[in-house]
Amino acid sequence: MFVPTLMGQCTPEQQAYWLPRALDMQIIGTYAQTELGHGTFIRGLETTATYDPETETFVMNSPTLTSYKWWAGGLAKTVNYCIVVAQLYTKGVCHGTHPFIVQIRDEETHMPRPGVKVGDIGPKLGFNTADNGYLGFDNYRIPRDNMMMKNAQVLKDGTYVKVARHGKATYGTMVFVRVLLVNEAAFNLAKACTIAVRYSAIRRQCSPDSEGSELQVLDYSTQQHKLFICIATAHALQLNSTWLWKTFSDTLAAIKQGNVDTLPELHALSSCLKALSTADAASLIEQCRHACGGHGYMMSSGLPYLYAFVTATRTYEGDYTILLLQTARFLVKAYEQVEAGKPLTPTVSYLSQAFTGKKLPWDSSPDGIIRAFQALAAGKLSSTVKSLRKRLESGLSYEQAWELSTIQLNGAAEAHCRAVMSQNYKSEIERLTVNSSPNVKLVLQQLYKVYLYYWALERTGDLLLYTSISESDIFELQLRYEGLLKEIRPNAVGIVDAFDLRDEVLHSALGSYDGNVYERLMAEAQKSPLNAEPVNQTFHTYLKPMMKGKL
Ligand SMILES: CC/C=C\C/C=C\C/C=C\C/C=C\CCCCC(=O)SCCNC(=O)CCNC(=O)[C@H](O)C(C)(C)COP(=O)(O)OP(=O)(O)OC[C@H]1O[C@@H](n2cnc3c(N)ncnc32)[C@H](O)[C@@H]1OP(=O)(O)O
Ligand SMILES: Cc1cc2nc3c(=O)[nH]c(=O)nc-3n(C[C@H](O)[C@H](O)[C@H](O)COP(=O)(O)OP(=O)(O)OC[C@H]3O[C@@H](n4cnc5c(N)ncnc54)[C@H](O)[C@@H]3O)c2cc1C
Repeated sequence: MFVPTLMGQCTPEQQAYWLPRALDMQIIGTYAQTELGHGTFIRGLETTATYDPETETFVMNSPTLTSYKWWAGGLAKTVNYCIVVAQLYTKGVCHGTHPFIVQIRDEETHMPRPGVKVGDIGPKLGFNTADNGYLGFDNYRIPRDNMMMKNAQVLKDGTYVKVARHGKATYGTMVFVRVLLVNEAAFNLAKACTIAVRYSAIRRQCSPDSEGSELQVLDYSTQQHKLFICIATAHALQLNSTWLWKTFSDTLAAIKQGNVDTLPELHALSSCLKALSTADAASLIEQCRHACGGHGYMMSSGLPYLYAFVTATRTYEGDYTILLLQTARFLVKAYEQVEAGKPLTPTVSYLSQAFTGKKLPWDSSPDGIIRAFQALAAGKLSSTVKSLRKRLESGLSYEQAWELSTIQLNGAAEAHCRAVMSQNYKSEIERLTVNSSPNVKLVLQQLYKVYLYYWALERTGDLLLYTSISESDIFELQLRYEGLLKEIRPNAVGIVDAFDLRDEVLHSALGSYDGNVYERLMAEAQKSPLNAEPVNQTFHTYLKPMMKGKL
């Protein structure tokens, strides 16, 4: 977060000074935006940076307990510099939040600078090797030049000058990291399904007919149902991440030419794709853990660590609900454009055909299912706008009506994102396999079909509302889905091997390439400190006195 913010928020002169120092690790930095009292609501941040023209410095202050910075990674003990997002005051006027580069520790002794209060926030669900920290200021001065001045400036005399063409230009690093997190979700989910699929090929349990040998658990339909959607989702996320990265790069190039027109669509897309990919990855990693039974609960399986790491991504860089609501804002505007007969941007163009008032005829081909997902998103959006307007007609303010409609708004944004993801998944597979062998094509198509069928079956209630799908169509789709799982089964281990993740990366007794699950579990168990001595001292201190009635 530190280096991308230096790149995105500094003037060229500031970059020339700070970037080489950061890239050479002469200084180490972090990004401190969130406070004890505010994370989502950035405009509510309380840390202040007040310009003093006499000394040409900003005076940093933490006026309340809730204004203390909280969470920044590496802040507690590691970093000596910090990007601090603070309310900028100059000439007695508050100009809202802006980023500042703040030295918090001495470059030689590493002691906190006078006026800086910094420490560790304590143990967390995961991420415990990262020293997330707190930070407060007491009249701490930084030079005027330490304000990151690409998008806004304070001149020596204290005059405030806005430079950016877009009001939310200072939120740029967050958009960038949201884009990266989609890739991070794909990578970690690929790790979890490699572990769970390999283990399920080794693990044998139960014998359907009492005479036969025990089956590999991967042969059970329910296990395939748990795991193959994980593989398909890892592919879907990876391909969507590459697609989103291209959208981000194109938008950045346009912004450099002074055109900010595509930023709202990029914000809407990066918000919902970050939300859905991190939420799906976290819940499917947990599903992989369930698929490994009791051994999945062992730290040595690698799965608890993966889950703890990934579940945080659902929250940081914008909480799931909040980001879907940002996408919903964009969708409601798109709805109004359809009504006004105005052109739509590419990822919502499907809306122009969707408001026919009739149910979409059901078609169970992959393209038909994607159209159904679009109809579902459009239908949910339309119902949501109706609710919103009904509430407005009843005399509520727009904000009140919006708040009461947020459950539906989130549903519409989730459905839109699922439709975008499904469409991209299929079209990217088709584009990338043009020259592939028929067998590779077949397997990759089987996987995107698993994704489409799985989500269609998960959303039958919605499909019944917005398409002409019938009970027998659903029954037929269920059978097709179950058949597909059996077609994928023989290739399942090969498909996860194709993620090409080394044992050192998986870090799992269950998922290693050699399949020596039991030997590795036992070897890991031997590392327990409790196995270092035959009788633990707690026996003498507590158990024996209790057993002898002497406690
Ligand atoms: C570098 C790491 C890379 C990869 C990770 C890899 C591995 C993981 C390993 C380790 C972990 C690494 C890093 C952890 C990093 C975690 C860092 C953080 O969490 S930093 C803190 C992040 N905080 C947030 O994300 C806060 C979320 N809140 C918001 O974004 C905003 O407050 C809000 C909810 C969007 C609302 O903002 P605001 O109240 O200011 O907005 P308004 O309501 O006034 O206006 C809304 C208006 O603005 C538009 N808009 C909002 N945001 C943006 C944007 N970013 N870009 C463009 N436009 C934006 C919005 O659409 C509205 O427009 P309108 O409808 O009015 O036209
Ligand atoms: C591991 C980890 C690392 C982090 N690293 C950093 C970092 O390096 N730098 C940094 O600055 N921050 C960091 N953060 C903080 C992170 O960005 C915030 O936790 C996140 O933005 C959510 O804010 P919050 O915690 O204040 O939650 P809140 O905003 O308090 O949200 C709490 C709940 O209320 C809901 N809610 C809030 N507002 C609304 C609303 N308007 N409508 C409906 N529901 C709402 C949310 O959906 C959520 O369910 C990190 C967090 C974690 C967990």
